[in-house]
Amino acid sequence: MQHRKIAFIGAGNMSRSIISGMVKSGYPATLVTASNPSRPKLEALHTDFGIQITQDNHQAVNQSEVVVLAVKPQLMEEVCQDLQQAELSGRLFVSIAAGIQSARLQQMLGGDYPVVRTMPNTPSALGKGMTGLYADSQVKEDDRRFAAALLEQVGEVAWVEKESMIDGVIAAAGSSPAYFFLFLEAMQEEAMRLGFDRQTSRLLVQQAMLGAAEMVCHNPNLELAELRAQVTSKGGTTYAAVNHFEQNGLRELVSGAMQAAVQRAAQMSNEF
Ligand SMILES: NC(=O)C1=CN([C@@H]2O[C@H](COP(=O)(O)OP(=O)(O)OC[C@H]3O[C@@H](n4cnc5c(N)ncnc54)[C@H](OP(=O)(O)O)[C@@H]3O)[C@@H](O)[C@H]2O)C=CC1
Ligand SMILES: O=C(O)[C@@H]1CCC=N1
Repeated sequence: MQHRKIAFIGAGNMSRSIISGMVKSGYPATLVTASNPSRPKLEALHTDFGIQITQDNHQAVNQSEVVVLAVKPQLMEEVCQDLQQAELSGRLFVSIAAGIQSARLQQMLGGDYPVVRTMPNTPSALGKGMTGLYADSQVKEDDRRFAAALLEQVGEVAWVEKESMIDGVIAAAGSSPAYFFLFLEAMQEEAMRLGFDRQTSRLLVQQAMLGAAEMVCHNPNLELAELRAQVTSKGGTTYAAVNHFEQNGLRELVSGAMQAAVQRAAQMSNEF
């Protein structure tokens, strides 16, 4: 991919995930700067990945061609308004924030700058990320290509045509690693109640999850229900467990959780 000088404003969990994935995929660390108010996360990024670090957002932006806005949504307005004192023209802005629309980001930045909205997730750190992207028609083709190629360094990408669909990406992929972690936590706890120690319980459930995920990825032409059917012997143990999930509203629970994420994203776009 094309390499451009890139600044991350905010060096928290998600920036670390993306930077880690980028550098592991061969993006030159010398072209990457992270800016953050406190030192420890910056120093860890410098030590672990060799990137440039600064506590001065203006400096980071002035020396970059691409600016990744990676602070919490509630801080975005303050941070962007302050960035107006830096040189913003000619920069491509890539936002990873949940619940802040492109037009609102432009308003916060005080200009009609090109903005690509993205919604990544933390597995990006392992090159297994899933990122949704949206750009309006004013974003040039080469900027779109750059943004997609950047996130492709850390996993799969999917463009959405309507900005509101980014909220759907949040529900299905941005937030969803946490759903799987929660499910595994519950399974680990039950395995412990069945008599396994914590470590063995974790091994049992994590390896089952990894195997299941690999089976899904290696069989793109098999419906998920078919993969499930392959495990489910008639009148057997899996049937008993799956039936319990179905009878107790698992699908409604999942639907409700994903709708809650979408609704919260929409609510955030009014708040911030
Ligand atoms: N975590 C996730 O799974 C995902 C998060 N996102 C989005 O990514 C964004 C960041 O989230 P996440 O990484 O989890 O949050 P974190 O809190 O881990 O990171 C935010 C970082 O911003 C820093 N910061 C605070 N004020 C400033 C400032 N004025 N200038 C520069 N940096 C500042 C914080 O520094 P300090 O701690 O020193 O105050 C912190 O390191 C959010 O908008 C979120 O919606 C999107 C997809 C997934
Ligand atoms: O919880 C959040 O708001 C962010 C966005 C997606 C994942 N984490």
